[in-house]
Amino acid sequence: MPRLLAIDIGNTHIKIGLWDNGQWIEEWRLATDLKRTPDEYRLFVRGLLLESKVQWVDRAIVASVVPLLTPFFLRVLESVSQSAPVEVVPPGYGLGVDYPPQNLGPDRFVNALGAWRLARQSVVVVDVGTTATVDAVVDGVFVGGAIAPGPHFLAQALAEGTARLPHVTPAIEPWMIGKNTEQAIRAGVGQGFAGMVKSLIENTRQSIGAAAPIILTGGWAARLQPHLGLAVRLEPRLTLEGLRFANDWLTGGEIESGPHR
Ligand SMILES: Nc1ncnc2c1ncn2[C@@H]1O[C@H](COP(=O)(O)OP(=O)(O)OP(=O)(O)O)[C@@H](O)[C@H]1O
Ligand SMILES: CC(C)(CO)[C@@H](O)C(=O)NCCC(=O)O
Ligand SMILES: [K+]
Repeated sequence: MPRLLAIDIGNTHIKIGLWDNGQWIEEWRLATDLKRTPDEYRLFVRGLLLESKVQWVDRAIVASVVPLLTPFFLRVLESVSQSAPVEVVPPGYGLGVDYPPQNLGPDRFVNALGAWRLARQSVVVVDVGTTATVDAVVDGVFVGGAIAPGPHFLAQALAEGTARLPHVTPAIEPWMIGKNTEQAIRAGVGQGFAGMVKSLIENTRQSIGAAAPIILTGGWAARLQPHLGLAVRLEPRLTLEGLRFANDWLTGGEIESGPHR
């Protein structure tokens, strides 16, 4: 059974998953740091593999939203993979794209692929990390969505754009009424973020079908879920799963797809 290394290069974290024997056997998270050199990333990747007593993989697949880092990883992967590493760039892979494909972030595309494969019906795909993306897949086609700031950007904007507001580490608190400046910012940023995402999801559902399932992923997903008041399916590994499906599609064409593509 082929051994796969899947890499999701995001704006804050690089998520790496090692798939072997029909399951994810390792998952790692590195900080995205543009100051690191290709040598450093090579040491990281080789070190991680060594840690799991693996010297090579059959295939390696990457989705990156940080173009500067992509070539570093492709080069590292060449040295540990039996076959040439693949960078997933939309369109293709059995998922239709009704959006300028050269603009579409590969993470959104791969998430949509994963969500379509899991849900097999029109679905709302939500990724809450550095940014929040709320996307719609209808009949196997990525039809578009929304890009909004994540909690850290909201907090940062308040601190940088005003004289009196401090930087506050964002959190989604259970209470609403802030009793001092810091609490008021926390309430505004945390509750505001939750409300924004909820509203984006509800509006997306109004456009594609009120019964569309919601799949939620990203660094904020678990903390956000209790505040949405919606039935959502939490899929922490959605991007890695989407990468795996993309690889399946390339190797065996196993993925069925919708009517258009
Ligand atoms: N365990 C955690 N504890 C606290 N904050 C976290 C944790 N994991 C992620 N975050 C927060 O989530 C955000 C990053 O999310 P994520 O890990 O999904 O990053 P990312 O995938 O690089 O983002 P993106 O894909 O949107 O570029 C940051 O705001 C970070 O502070
Ligand atoms: C929106 C982000 C930053 C989310 O990670 C990424 O998917 C991206 O850089 N996208 C490019 C723009 C677009 O998807 O239309
Ligand atoms: K992401």
